[in-house]
Amino acid sequence: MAKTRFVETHEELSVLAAEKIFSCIQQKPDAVVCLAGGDTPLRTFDIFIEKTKHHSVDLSKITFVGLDEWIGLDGFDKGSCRNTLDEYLFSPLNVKENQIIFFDGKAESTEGECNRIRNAINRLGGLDFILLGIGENGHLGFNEPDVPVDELVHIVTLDNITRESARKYFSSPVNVSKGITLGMKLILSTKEIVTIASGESKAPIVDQIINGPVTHKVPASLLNNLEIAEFIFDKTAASKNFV
Ligand SMILES: N[C@@H]1[C@@H](O)[C@H](O)[C@@H](COP(=O)(O)O)O[C@@H]1O
Repeated sequence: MAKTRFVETHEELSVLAAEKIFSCIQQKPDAVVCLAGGDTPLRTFDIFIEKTKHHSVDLSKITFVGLDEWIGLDGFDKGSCRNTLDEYLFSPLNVKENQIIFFDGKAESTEGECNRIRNAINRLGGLDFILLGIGENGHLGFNEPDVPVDELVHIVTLDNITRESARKYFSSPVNVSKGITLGMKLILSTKEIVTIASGESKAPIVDQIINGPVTHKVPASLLNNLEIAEFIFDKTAASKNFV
C-alpha cells in the first residue's frame, strides 16, 4: 500500500516534497530524477534549490528526465513543460544540457521522439525518483483516464479537462490536443514515487484516489498498490478526507 500524508498547507507539502528529492540525491549522487512541471511543484523547486545551495550539493552527476510535453511546443514556448522546468529548476541550478533528457514536442517524428526518450532512460537503468502532480481527471503526466498501462513512453490524445486546464499555463490561447509522456509502465517502475496535490480543484479526484477503487480510469489511483509510492495532500486538496 502507498503511504498517504496529509499536511495543512501547500508550504508544508512543498517542504516535505523537497526533502524527498534532496534525500534521494544525497543517497545517490548519480540518480536519475524525473520532476513534473505544472504549478503544484514550483514552490518545491524553490525549497530544493535553497537546500542544495545551502549544503553546496554537487548535482553534476544527476540526470533530470522530463515527464511530459505538449505536442507542438518546445522549450522556447513559454508555458511548455520544458520551459517551466528551465525557468524554475534547471537555470537556477545551472543544470547542463547533457544532464537533461526531455521531450521535444516539435520533433518531426513523435514516434521517433518516444523511442529516443525510451532508449535514453533504458540506458540509464530506469528512474530512481519521480515527483508527480495530479490532473483534475486523475492523470499522471499525460496519462489520461483509460490510457493503456503497459506503455513506457507514448503519445496521448488529451481529454477536454486537460485541454481546458492548459489555459492556466499560457498567456495566449494555444491549440494543444496531444501530449507526449512517460507511460504508466515506466512511472510505476520508478524506485521511489512522490505524488503531490494541492488546491480545491483537486479535491474531488483526491477523494476518489483515497476512497475509490484502484482503476486505470483514475491513473493516479494505480499508485495505491505500490509500497514505494507516497501521496502528499494538503488540506485544500484533501478537504473531504482531512484527518
Ligand atoms: N501534464 C501536467 C502534469 O505533468 C501535471 O503534474 C498535472 C498537474 O498540474 P498542476 O500542478 O498545474 O495542477 O497536470 C498537467 O497537465
